[in-house]
Amino acid sequence: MSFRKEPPFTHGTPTRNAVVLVNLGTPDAPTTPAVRRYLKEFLSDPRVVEIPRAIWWLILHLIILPFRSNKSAAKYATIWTKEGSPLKVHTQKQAILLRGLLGQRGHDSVNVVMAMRYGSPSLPEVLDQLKAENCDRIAILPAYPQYSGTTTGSISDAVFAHYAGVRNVPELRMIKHYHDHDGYIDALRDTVLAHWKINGRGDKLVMSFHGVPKRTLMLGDPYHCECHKTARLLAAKLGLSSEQYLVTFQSRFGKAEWLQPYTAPTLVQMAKDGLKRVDLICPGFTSDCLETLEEIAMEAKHDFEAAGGREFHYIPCLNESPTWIAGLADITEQHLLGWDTKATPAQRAAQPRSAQAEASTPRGREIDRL
Ligand SMILES: C=CC1=C(C)c2cc3[nH]c(cc4nc(cc5[nH]c(cc1n2)c(C)c5CCC(=O)O)C(CCC(=O)O)=C4C)c(C)c3C=C
Ligand SMILES: [Fe+2]
Ligand SMILES: [Fe+2]
Repeated sequence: MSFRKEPPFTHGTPTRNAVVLVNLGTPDAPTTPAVRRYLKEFLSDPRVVEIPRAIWWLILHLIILPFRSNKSAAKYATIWTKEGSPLKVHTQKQAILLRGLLGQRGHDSVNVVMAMRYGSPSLPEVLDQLKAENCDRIAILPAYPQYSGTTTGSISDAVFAHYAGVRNVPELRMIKHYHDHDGYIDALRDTVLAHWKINGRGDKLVMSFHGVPKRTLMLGDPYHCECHKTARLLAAKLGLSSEQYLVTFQSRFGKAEWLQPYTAPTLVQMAKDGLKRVDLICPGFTSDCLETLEEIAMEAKHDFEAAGGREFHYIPCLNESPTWIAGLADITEQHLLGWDTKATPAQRAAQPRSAQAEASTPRGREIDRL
């Protein structure tokens, strides 16, 4: 067994802490070749599609990649911004703001960076960079509040596979989930209340989560239960009765049964049943992305209105909302317990200049303005 070369080591060099905010990943561009590369990496992960490898390889390479890449690229083109893919843009901003807020709270030796499970910046390149910067304590913070083997489990696989090739492994903390954390639920509540304050209230609040195959629930994946717990807690904070909200699952992929009820058919049925206005939030997505901006805010809205519904209100994701950045800081702080997160003067001097700027107060003012 051979391991990757360690960076040069000098006795007495101060070590640093880091938080890696990891999101799913997204194509580098809204083009067919870029989407194909992304889908190939994503859908080749055995955590994501649990079909015998040889059979799945044939389906993926002969059917999915040739036909889906083009269609998905066209969808990505409808949500792409000047800064790039919304998922990546929001995750990057969250990491910068989280770092600033942790710095304000006295954790100024904590670097916060983002990584993507698929695509770039990849987990291996980010973890290598942290090693080069002498980070010896690393907390992995998935962008998914609810645990699923298909997402959070896959991040663990990638982190541990990376360190299997490293001699000096840092101290690691894996944040499993925060589906019931007050910092997360309060941020969701504030987002809904802010929307209602400006737009009034709908007849029903739909909470739409990304789906997974139903089989994974039967095999012990806690995702479905965690989604329902999030929904219950959010409804309680909003004072909603069980008739005033509904949990649905979106983004079904393939022919197998996924978690039900499915979002789009439920919305169509609601419209046919005479419901005039619906408000929809996607609590499982902490950043707006293809699945919220295109599948929900465009497609699902169209389906609801075409079936006779009058008003469809999509409530944006948490993104960079101040309560969410504060919630992320609360969640992170719990997992930093016991680590020395206050920089010594020597550590402060050793930090890269960009890091010093981000951890100082002007970031705080930036957060206050958001
Ligand atoms: C093939 C099975 C899939 C499983 C299982 C799955 C689980 C899952 N995904 C998210 C979050 C996101 N998924 C996104 C896009 C996306 N998801 C799948 C498939 C599965 N997801 C595909 C094929 C795609 C790509 C788009 C498409 O071609 O339809 C995204 C958005 C990415 C972006 O670039 O904006 C997110 C976010 C969760 C939380 C989850 C399980 C709980
Ligand atoms: Fe997905
Ligand atoms: Fe989708």
